[in-house]
Amino acid sequence: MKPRPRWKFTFRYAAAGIWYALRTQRNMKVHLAMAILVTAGAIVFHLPPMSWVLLLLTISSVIGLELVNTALETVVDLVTEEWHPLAKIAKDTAAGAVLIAAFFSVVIGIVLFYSPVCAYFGWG
Ligand SMILES: Nc1ncnc2c1ncn2[C@@H]1O[C@H](COP(=O)(O)OP(=O)(O)OP(=O)(O)O)[C@@H](O)[C@H]1O
Repeated sequence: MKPRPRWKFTFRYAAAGIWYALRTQRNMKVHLAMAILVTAGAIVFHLPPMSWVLLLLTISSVIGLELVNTALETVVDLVTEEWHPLAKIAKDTAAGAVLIAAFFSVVIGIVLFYSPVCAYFGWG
């Protein structure tokens, strides 16, 4: 049986996984750039506390799902590098999960930013 990692090392392993995904996954870079952009926007447009909560939940769900997608793709590649219909289903559904989260994060972003942006520019 493999020895259980010491508690303090679990953070190091998690950080290594996040760093791997950031280095290798183009979509992860896009998600991170968007997260930084909307966080800056939330500061500039003075989003209320509950909007901040929703924003952070949305960001963490998209980035979290991208990490799970990366893990799943890697496991599939570990199992087979041959074309296989089940490998396709596994990868496509994992990618679909990220797509759904990314799409609704855009919708949520529009809802959250609409009023603060209008108020900031004095529209309406
Ligand atoms: N072993 C396989 N068998 C069948 N289809 C596969 C296999 N590997 C990849 N595919 C198909 O190619 C697509 C892209 O797979 P790939 O591993 O290149 O992911 P990716 O381009 O890194 O995806 P993402 O943009 O989600 O990170 C999959 O969604 C799937 O449809």
